Amino acid sequence: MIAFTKMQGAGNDYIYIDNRNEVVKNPAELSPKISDRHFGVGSDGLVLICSSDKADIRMRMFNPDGSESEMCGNASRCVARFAWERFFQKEKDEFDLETGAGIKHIVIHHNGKNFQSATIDMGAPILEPEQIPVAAPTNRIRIDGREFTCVSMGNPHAVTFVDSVQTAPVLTKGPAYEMDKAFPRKANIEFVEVLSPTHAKMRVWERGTGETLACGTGSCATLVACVLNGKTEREIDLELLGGTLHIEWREDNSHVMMTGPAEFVFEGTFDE
Ligand SMILES: N[C@H](CCC[C@H](N)C(=O)O)C(=O)O
Repeated sequence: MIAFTKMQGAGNDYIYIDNRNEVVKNPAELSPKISDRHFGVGSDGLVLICSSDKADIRMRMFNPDGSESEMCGNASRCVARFAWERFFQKEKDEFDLETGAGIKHIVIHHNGKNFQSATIDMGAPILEPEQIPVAAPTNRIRIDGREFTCVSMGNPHAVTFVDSVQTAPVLTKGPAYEMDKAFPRKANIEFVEVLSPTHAKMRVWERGTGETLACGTGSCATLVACVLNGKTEREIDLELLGGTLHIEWREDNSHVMMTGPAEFVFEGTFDE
Protein backbone atom coordinates (compact mmCIF):
# COMPACT_ATOMS: atom_id res chain seq x y z
CA MET A 1 0.00 0.00 0.00
CA ILE A 2 1.30 3.43 -0.94
CA ALA A 3 0.18 6.56 0.93
CA PHE A 4 -0.71 9.44 -1.37
CA THR A 5 -2.15 12.95 -1.27
CA LYS A 6 -4.42 14.21 -4.01
CA MET A 7 -3.96 17.92 -4.76
CA GLN A 8 -5.08 20.27 -7.50
CA GLY A 9 -3.95 23.61 -8.83
CA ALA A 10 -6.53 25.38 -11.01
CA GLY A 11 -8.15 21.99 -11.53
CA ASN A 12 -4.97 20.29 -12.80
CA ASP A 13 -5.01 17.33 -10.42
CA TYR A 14 -2.10 15.10 -9.54
CA ILE A 15 -1.36 12.38 -7.03
CA TYR A 16 1.49 13.45 -4.76
CA ILE A 17 3.68 10.91 -3.00
CA ASP A 18 6.29 11.77 -0.39
CA ASN A 19 9.13 9.80 -1.95
CA ARG A 20 11.97 10.98 0.30
CA ASN A 21 12.35 7.37 1.40
CA GLU A 22 12.04 6.06 -2.17
CA VAL A 23 8.82 4.13 -1.58
CA VAL A 24 8.04 4.30 -5.29
CA LYS A 25 10.47 2.16 -7.23
CA ASN A 26 8.94 2.35 -10.71
CA PRO A 27 7.02 5.62 -11.23
CA ALA A 28 6.66 5.11 -15.01
CA GLU A 29 4.70 1.95 -14.26
CA LEU A 30 2.74 3.36 -11.29
CA SER A 31 1.58 6.56 -13.02
CA PRO A 32 -0.76 4.93 -15.61
CA LYS A 33 -2.26 2.67 -12.91
CA ILE A 34 -2.83 5.24 -10.17
CA SER A 35 -3.90 8.02 -12.61
CA ASP A 36 -6.63 5.93 -14.22
CA ARG A 37 -10.00 7.52 -13.41
CA HIS A 38 -11.85 4.17 -13.39
CA PHE A 39 -9.37 1.55 -12.21
CA GLY A 40 -7.12 3.82 -10.14
CA VAL A 41 -7.40 6.95 -7.99
CA GLY A 42 -7.81 9.26 -10.96
CA SER A 43 -5.58 12.21 -11.87
CA ASP A 44 -3.71 14.04 -14.61
CA GLY A 45 -0.56 12.22 -13.49
CA LEU A 46 1.81 11.35 -10.66
CA VAL A 47 4.19 13.67 -8.81
CA LEU A 48 6.98 12.41 -6.57
CA ILE A 49 8.32 14.70 -3.86
CA CYS A 50 11.94 13.71 -3.35
CA SER A 51 14.93 14.88 -1.34
CA SER A 52 17.52 16.96 -3.19
CA ASP A 53 21.23 17.55 -2.81
CA LYS A 54 20.99 20.80 -4.81
CA ALA A 55 17.86 22.47 -3.44
CA ASP A 56 15.44 22.21 -0.48
CA ILE A 57 13.31 19.58 -2.23
CA ARG A 58 12.98 17.95 -5.63
CA MET A 59 9.99 16.92 -7.71
CA ARG A 60 9.47 14.51 -10.60
CA MET A 61 6.27 14.48 -12.69
CA PHE A 62 4.86 11.57 -14.72
CA ASN A 63 2.04 11.75 -17.26
CA PRO A 64 -0.73 9.10 -17.24
CA ASP A 65 0.98 7.45 -20.24
CA GLY A 66 4.05 6.83 -18.06
CA SER A 67 6.27 9.44 -19.73
CA GLU A 68 8.20 11.84 -17.47
CA SER A 69 7.97 15.58 -18.05
CA GLU A 70 10.85 17.89 -17.30
CA MET A 71 8.62 20.41 -15.53
CA CYS A 72 5.09 21.05 -14.32
CA GLY A 73 3.90 24.48 -13.22
CA ASN A 74 0.71 23.56 -11.35
CA ALA A 75 2.49 20.70 -9.58
CA SER A 76 5.31 23.01 -8.50
CA ARG A 77 2.79 25.17 -6.61
CA CYS A 78 1.19 22.10 -5.01
CA VAL A 79 4.60 20.71 -4.02
CA ALA A 80 5.40 24.15 -2.61
CA ARG A 81 2.29 24.10 -0.43
CA PHE A 82 2.86 20.48 0.61
CA ALA A 83 6.43 21.30 1.71
CA TRP A 84 5.45 24.58 3.41
CA GLU A 85 2.86 22.81 5.57
CA ARG A 86 4.33 19.35 6.10
CA PHE A 87 8.09 19.67 5.84
CA PHE A 88 8.69 23.24 7.04
CA GLN A 89 5.70 23.57 9.46
CA LYS A 90 4.84 26.94 7.85
CA GLU A 91 8.10 28.41 9.14
CA LYS A 92 9.97 28.79 5.86
CA ASP A 93 8.08 30.55 3.10
CA GLU A 94 10.83 30.88 0.49
CA PHE A 95 12.72 27.89 -0.79
CA ASP A 96 14.21 26.20 -3.84
CA LEU A 97 12.73 23.31 -5.79
CA GLU A 98 14.82 21.08 -8.03
CA THR A 99 13.02 19.99 -11.23
CA GLY A 100 14.04 18.36 -14.49
CA ALA A 101 14.20 21.91 -15.86
CA GLY A 102 16.55 23.27 -13.19
CA ILE A 103 16.10 24.83 -9.76
CA LYS A 104 13.04 27.07 -9.29
CA HIS A 105 12.64 29.63 -6.51
CA ILE A 106 9.32 29.58 -4.67
CA VAL A 107 7.58 32.21 -2.54
CA ILE A 108 4.54 31.21 -0.45
CA HIS A 109 1.93 33.92 0.20
CA HIS A 110 0.07 33.36 3.47
CA ASN A 111 -1.34 35.10 6.53
CA GLY A 112 0.85 33.20 8.98
CA LYS A 113 -1.60 30.31 9.25
CA ASN A 114 -3.38 29.90 5.96
CA PHE A 115 -1.90 29.38 2.55
CA GLN A 116 -3.07 31.92 -0.03
CA SER A 117 -1.05 31.30 -3.19
CA ALA A 118 2.43 30.48 -4.42
CA THR A 119 4.66 32.32 -6.86
CA ILE A 120 7.19 30.28 -8.80
CA ASP A 121 10.09 31.83 -10.68
CA MET A 122 9.81 29.66 -13.79
CA GLY A 123 13.04 31.00 -15.32
CA ALA A 124 13.57 32.33 -18.82
CA PRO A 125 11.66 30.81 -21.74
CA ILE A 126 13.67 28.91 -24.34
CA LEU A 127 13.02 30.08 -27.90
CA GLU A 128 15.84 28.43 -29.90
CA PRO A 129 14.21 25.79 -32.16
CA GLU A 130 16.73 23.02 -31.49
CA GLN A 131 16.43 23.49 -27.73
CA ILE A 132 12.59 23.56 -27.56
CA PRO A 133 12.88 21.20 -29.54
CA VAL A 134 11.11 21.95 -32.82
CA ALA A 135 12.37 20.74 -36.19
CA ALA A 136 12.20 24.09 -37.99
CA PRO A 137 14.45 27.08 -38.71
CA THR A 138 12.53 29.35 -36.30
CA ASN A 139 10.14 28.88 -33.39
CA ARG A 140 7.24 30.03 -35.62
CA ILE A 141 5.80 27.12 -37.54
CA ARG A 142 2.71 26.17 -39.52
CA ILE A 143 0.88 22.87 -39.26
CA ASP A 144 -2.19 22.37 -41.47
CA GLY A 145 -2.17 26.08 -42.30
CA ARG A 146 -2.39 26.98 -38.59
CA GLU A 147 0.34 29.14 -37.05
CA PHE A 148 2.12 28.15 -33.84
CA THR A 149 4.65 29.96 -31.67
CA CYS A 150 6.83 27.36 -29.99
CA VAL A 151 8.25 27.96 -26.52
CA SER A 152 9.97 25.70 -24.01
CA MET A 153 9.52 26.31 -20.28
CA GLY A 154 11.73 23.27 -19.69
CA ASN A 155 9.06 21.22 -21.48
CA PRO A 156 7.92 21.86 -25.07
CA HIS A 157 4.84 23.97 -25.90
CA ALA A 158 3.23 25.20 -29.12
CA VAL A 159 0.79 28.12 -28.82
CA THR A 160 -1.85 28.98 -31.40
CA PHE A 161 -4.34 31.88 -31.33
CA VAL A 162 -8.06 31.24 -31.84
CA ASP A 163 -11.20 33.42 -32.00
CA SER A 164 -12.90 31.41 -29.27
CA VAL A 165 -11.56 28.76 -26.89
CA GLN A 166 -15.05 27.33 -26.73
CA THR A 167 -15.00 26.25 -30.36
CA ALA A 168 -11.23 25.60 -30.61
CA PRO A 169 -10.41 22.11 -31.95
CA VAL A 170 -8.67 21.00 -28.74
CA LEU A 171 -10.00 17.44 -28.77
CA THR A 172 -10.16 16.95 -32.52
CA LYS A 173 -6.76 18.39 -33.52
CA GLY A 174 -4.84 18.35 -30.21
CA PRO A 175 -3.72 14.71 -30.52
CA ALA A 176 -2.35 15.16 -34.06
CA TYR A 177 -0.57 18.43 -33.22
CA GLU A 178 1.00 16.84 -30.11
CA MET A 179 2.49 14.07 -32.28
CA ASP A 180 3.38 16.21 -35.32
CA LYS A 181 6.75 15.49 -36.90
CA ALA A 182 7.78 19.09 -36.14
CA PHE A 183 8.08 18.07 -32.47
CA PRO A 184 10.82 15.48 -31.91
CA ARG A 185 9.81 15.13 -28.23
CA LYS A 186 6.11 15.80 -28.93
CA ALA A 187 4.55 18.99 -27.51
CA ASN A 188 1.87 20.42 -25.24
CA ILE A 189 -0.57 22.44 -27.39
CA GLU A 190 -2.19 25.70 -26.19
CA PHE A 191 -5.24 27.33 -27.82
CA VAL A 192 -5.43 30.99 -26.78
CA GLU A 193 -8.17 33.61 -27.02
CA VAL A 194 -6.99 37.14 -26.22
CA LEU A 195 -9.65 39.27 -24.49
CA SER A 196 -7.64 42.43 -23.73
CA PRO A 197 -3.96 43.45 -23.31
CA THR A 198 -4.07 42.07 -19.76
CA HIS A 199 -6.53 39.18 -20.00
CA ALA A 200 -6.72 36.00 -22.06
CA LYS A 201 -8.30 32.55 -22.03
CA MET A 202 -6.53 29.29 -22.79
CA ARG A 203 -7.34 25.61 -23.27
CA VAL A 204 -4.61 23.02 -23.40
CA TRP A 205 -4.01 19.61 -24.94
CA GLU A 206 -1.22 18.12 -22.83
CA ARG A 207 1.47 15.79 -24.08
CA GLY A 208 0.99 12.33 -22.61
CA THR A 209 -2.27 13.32 -20.89
CA GLY A 210 -4.98 14.87 -23.11
CA GLU A 211 -7.07 17.93 -22.30
CA THR A 212 -6.60 19.15 -18.72
CA LEU A 213 -8.31 21.99 -16.85
CA ALA A 214 -5.07 23.97 -16.58
CA CYS A 215 -1.37 23.91 -17.36
CA GLY A 216 1.12 26.13 -15.53
CA THR A 217 4.06 25.78 -17.89
CA GLY A 218 1.56 26.17 -20.76
CA SER A 219 0.30 29.39 -19.19
CA CYS A 220 3.85 30.76 -19.07
CA ALA A 221 4.44 29.71 -22.69
CA THR A 222 1.13 31.38 -23.59
CA LEU A 223 2.16 34.75 -22.15
CA VAL A 224 5.53 34.59 -23.93
CA ALA A 225 3.77 33.84 -27.24
CA CYS A 226 1.26 36.66 -26.59
CA VAL A 227 4.06 39.17 -26.04
CA LEU A 228 6.13 37.94 -29.01
CA ASN A 229 3.06 38.35 -31.23
CA GLY A 230 2.15 41.79 -29.86
CA LYS A 231 -1.13 40.50 -28.40
CA THR A 232 -0.81 41.45 -24.72
CA GLU A 233 1.29 43.31 -22.21
CA ARG A 234 3.92 41.46 -20.17
CA GLU A 235 1.57 40.72 -17.25
CA ILE A 236 -1.80 38.99 -17.66
CA ASP A 237 -4.52 37.07 -15.92
CA LEU A 238 -4.97 33.85 -17.81
CA GLU A 239 -8.33 32.13 -17.46
CA LEU A 240 -8.21 28.37 -17.74
CA LEU A 241 -11.06 25.88 -17.53
CA GLY A 242 -10.20 25.21 -13.86
CA GLY A 243 -9.16 28.64 -12.61
CA THR A 244 -7.05 31.72 -13.25
CA LEU A 245 -3.28 32.12 -13.07
CA HIS A 246 -1.42 35.39 -12.91
CA ILE A 247 1.61 35.39 -15.19
CA GLU A 248 4.31 38.01 -15.61
CA TRP A 249 7.25 37.99 -18.05
CA ARG A 250 9.81 40.24 -16.39
CA GLU A 251 11.77 42.61 -18.55
CA ASP A 252 14.89 42.85 -16.33
CA ASN A 253 15.91 39.17 -16.23
CA SER A 254 13.49 37.65 -18.77
CA HIS A 255 12.13 35.28 -16.11
CA VAL A 256 8.46 34.24 -16.15
CA MET A 257 6.73 34.48 -12.75
CA MET A 258 3.64 32.34 -12.17
CA THR A 259 1.23 32.89 -9.27
CA GLY A 260 -1.77 30.73 -8.50
CA PRO A 261 -3.64 28.40 -6.15
CA ALA A 262 -2.75 24.98 -4.75
CA GLU A 263 -5.30 22.90 -2.82
CA PHE A 264 -5.36 19.65 -0.88
CA VAL A 265 -8.22 17.34 -1.97
CA PHE A 266 -7.84 14.08 -0.04
CA GLU A 267 -5.43 11.51 1.39
CA GLY A 268 -5.47 7.80 0.80
CA THR A 269 -3.56 4.61 0.27
CA PHE A 270 -3.28 2.88 -3.07
CA ASP A 271 -3.21 -0.88 -3.41
CA GLU A 272 -0.55 -1.61 -6.02
N1 LIG B 1 0.17 20.50 -16.39
C1 LIG B 1 1.57 20.78 -16.25
C2 LIG B 1 2.44 20.42 -17.35
C3 LIG B 1 2.54 18.95 -17.61
C4 LIG B 1 3.29 18.79 -18.87
C5 LIG B 1 3.30 17.41 -19.40
N2 LIG B 1 2.02 17.04 -19.94
C6 LIG B 1 4.43 17.29 -20.40
O1 LIG B 1 4.55 16.19 -20.96
O2 LIG B 1 5.22 18.21 -20.63
C7 LIG B 1 1.80 22.21 -15.82
O3 LIG B 1 1.01 22.70 -15.02
O4 LIG B 1 2.78 22.83 -16.22
